[in-house]
Amino acid sequence: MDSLRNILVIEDSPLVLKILEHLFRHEPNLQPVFCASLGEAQMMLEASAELFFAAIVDLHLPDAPDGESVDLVMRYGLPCIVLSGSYNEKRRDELLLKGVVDYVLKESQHSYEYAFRLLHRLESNSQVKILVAEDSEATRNFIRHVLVPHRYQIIDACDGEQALRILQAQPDIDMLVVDHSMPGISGFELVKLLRQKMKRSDLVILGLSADTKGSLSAMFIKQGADDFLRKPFCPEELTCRVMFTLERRDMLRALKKAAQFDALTGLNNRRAFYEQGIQQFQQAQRSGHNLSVAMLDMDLFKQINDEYGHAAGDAALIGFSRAFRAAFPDALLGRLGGEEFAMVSPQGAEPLSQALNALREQCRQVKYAVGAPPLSFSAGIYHGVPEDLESLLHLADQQLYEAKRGGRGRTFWQ
Ligand SMILES: Nc1nc2c(ncn2[C@@H]2O[C@H](COP(=O)(O)OP(=O)(O)OP(=O)(O)O)[C@@H](O)[C@H]2O)c(=O)[nH]1
Repeated sequence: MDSLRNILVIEDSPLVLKILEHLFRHEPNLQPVFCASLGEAQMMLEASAELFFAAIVDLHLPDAPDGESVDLVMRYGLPCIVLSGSYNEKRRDELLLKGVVDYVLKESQHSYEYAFRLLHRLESNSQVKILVAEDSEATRNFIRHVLVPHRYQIIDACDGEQALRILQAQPDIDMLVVDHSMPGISGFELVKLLRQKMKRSDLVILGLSADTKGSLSAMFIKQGADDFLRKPFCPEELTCRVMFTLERRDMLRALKKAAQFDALTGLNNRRAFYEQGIQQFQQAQRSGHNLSVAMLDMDLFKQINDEYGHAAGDAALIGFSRAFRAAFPDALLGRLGGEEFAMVSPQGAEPLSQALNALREQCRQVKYAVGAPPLSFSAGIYHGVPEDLESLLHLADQQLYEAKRGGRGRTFWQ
């Protein structure tokens, strides 16, 4: 979560409040507003309901012994996470039917942490599109009823063909919940077709089936589904599976991002730069075009660190990278390491050299520490037949070396 979110907490137990306060301390973007009674919460909501993002609500309060606090929060349309000291199946079903987000038992650290995970997901869920491909209208409605309180955007398809059409028209759909037995294209076939072109990181798939055969779940997963639920399932089973598969996808995306991008500057890291650079070289070889490769190195960077501190050095690298990206939005850029950067571009050496000189002027305006000297860099360019990336980088590096020897703050090219 990036912006600050107010969470209404209606709870009277000092012990639970202590635990929640402790957990909120680790959540810089969640601001709790505590109310110890239904009356207090009522006044708070009357005055400023629109300021709240969600509510965590105790089921039993001295002035609301029978879940009246839940009804209050639901009347204001706030996503409601219920805390309860005891488990009661009938009560749980009633609450989920009312449309609360979830029912969390006050039993362990883990269950409180789960409530916080729910709060985090509520924020991101509003951006998550789920397509439900299921021929039974009752099941589609049930799934919608269970998932909407979690703020997911739900889209319906009543068979495989319609699901395919919707996925084609809306490539930003995040998840497909798909029944196995549908008229026309079955769930299995649909998953098989989709997995030929869509990776797990692009579309998460949750299979459903009423079949009692144990092997079905394995078959669904082998076709490329990420998880499986046997019908009939209870609401929490569905919300937990949906949440876990999305969390897994997000983790995978974060890992991929960390493996590709340099954490400080957000530019491609060395490995990603080489991988993409090699592809560009192969393309240029096939089409018979020359390519330019540039090597850039910040000038006297050690002095910046030594005189203004490492944080100032980091700020300088970030400021430089932003200007670099803005100056060459279409070129392949990378941070090769330390204060060394590289670029692959189809531009000729001379226009590239002029663009780098313009970037050098812009770098003089980058503010990175009070009283620090203007940022400067040296660069070397080599333009030629794309034999291989490594040797062109080496030739560009030789030009960079000459630029440094020539007094820094300049671009040499060949
Ligand atoms: N703050 C910060 N400094 C870094 C980072 N990576 C490398 N450096 C520093 O960059 C400096 C590079 O110094 P040198 O290789 O001596 O080069 P220079 O001072 O720029 O000198 P010339 O290249 O000859 O102009 C070293 O002090 C490194 O510690 C980083 O991520 N953050």
